[in-house]
Amino acid sequence: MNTTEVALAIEARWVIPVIPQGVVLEHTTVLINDDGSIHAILPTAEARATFQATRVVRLEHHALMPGLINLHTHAAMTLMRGMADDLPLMDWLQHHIWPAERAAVTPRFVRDGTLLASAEMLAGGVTCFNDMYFYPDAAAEAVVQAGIRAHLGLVVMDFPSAYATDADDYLLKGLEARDGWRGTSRITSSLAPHAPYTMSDRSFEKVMTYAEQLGLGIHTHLHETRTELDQSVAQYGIRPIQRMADLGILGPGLVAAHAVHLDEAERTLLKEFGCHIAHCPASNLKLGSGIANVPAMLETGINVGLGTDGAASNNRLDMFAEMRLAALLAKGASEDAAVVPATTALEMATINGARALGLDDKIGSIEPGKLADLVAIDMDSAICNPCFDPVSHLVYVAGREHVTHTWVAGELCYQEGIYAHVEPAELKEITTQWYPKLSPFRV
Ligand SMILES: CSC[C@H]1O[C@@H](n2cnc3c(O)ncnc32)[C@H](O)[C@@H]1O
Ligand SMILES: [Zn+2]
Repeated sequence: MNTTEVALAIEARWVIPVIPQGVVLEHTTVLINDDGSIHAILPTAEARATFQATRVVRLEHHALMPGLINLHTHAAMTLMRGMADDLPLMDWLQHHIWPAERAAVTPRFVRDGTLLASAEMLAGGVTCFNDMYFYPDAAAEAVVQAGIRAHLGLVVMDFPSAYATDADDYLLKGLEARDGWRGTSRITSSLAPHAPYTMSDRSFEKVMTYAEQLGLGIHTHLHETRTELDQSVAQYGIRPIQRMADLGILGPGLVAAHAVHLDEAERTLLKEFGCHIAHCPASNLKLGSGIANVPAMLETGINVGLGTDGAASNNRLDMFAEMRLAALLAKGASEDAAVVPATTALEMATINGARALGLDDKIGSIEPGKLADLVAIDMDSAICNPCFDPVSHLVYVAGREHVTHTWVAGELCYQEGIYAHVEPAELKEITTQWYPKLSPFRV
């Protein structure tokens, strides 16, 4: 019998494609083309009979799922992990993080911190992250080195920083940075106005003009704390979402990070405009911001993805932890065990994130034609046996420590403690170098 050639065949005990919804395939092989796209998904016996793969990976006890998509990060903040804990958002930002950022953030800081974050995320099954930080060109350098995929926000705010002076300067620098990574297939961009409380109406209007002209999405913090809402009412007479609506910011390109405090009318508005929410359960809890009403968001029909936020407020970039927390918090807060089942939590961490970034034609599920951004999880550990339902185990039992392989566009970027493009010694050197520079800001 004639066989067709493919670059890679991954044979897995279970394949969880995410689309179609709720499907779990057993003894299945994902066949991958030379260009990193998925060729076909077939029962392993059939794949072996029909295809000749240059490389075969046999995962007898593993689940293979789409790479996790971290929908809200500040990757470089890994260098500030644990520097200022147990503080509410505004105190944390104004008295600790922003002073440290003014003093320490340089292109090198962002490159180093983003490399550290990329390594942590690849080892935890994350293949794509939606970032917002200063010097995105330096972040891009680290992303390219690590081999991960990133949607880099071109940050804008009205406050001067080491990076830029005012909104025009942020926009100029961001757009210049974007020119530098055009043609880099694993990097895409958005405009990232920081938050309603750091942006004037005029600056938001400028962001909107560029977003429309360049076809870019918008990534912003929105309705994160009650303080943010109270300040907005005091200054503008309206809550931030209404202000965003009046400024024309709401739309299908908007990813609103946090959205902890929403009333029913605001949820309806976000749904009607097709906005997306990056739910960040761990960061919301650690900063004492509150518990987002995810069941109500989903009930309204809003697309909700999951994010870690930065490592300085989480303090992990662990999407397995976020999936579990999202499911448990929703049940506990609503007193309804049926809300956010494991399947939904997994969708939030994969296909919903892809939809929010406008990348769902390429990533977020295991489907022919999509890119092979894939993660293998060892399900043979004692705590994963017996396994009645691998999706249940992925959300409620397994952790990032069970991730064995992470592929981005068919490239094996991480396998069992070894990175394709990052040396552990380099990561150690980075943390050793930055620690003394950040120590003076420690609480
Ligand atoms: C201008 S780059 C991004 C900016 O955001 C800050 N930041 C980190 N975490 C949060 C958060 O939860 N809410 C608001 N702002 C946050 C970060 O320190 C940078 O200054
Ligand atoms: Zn954030």
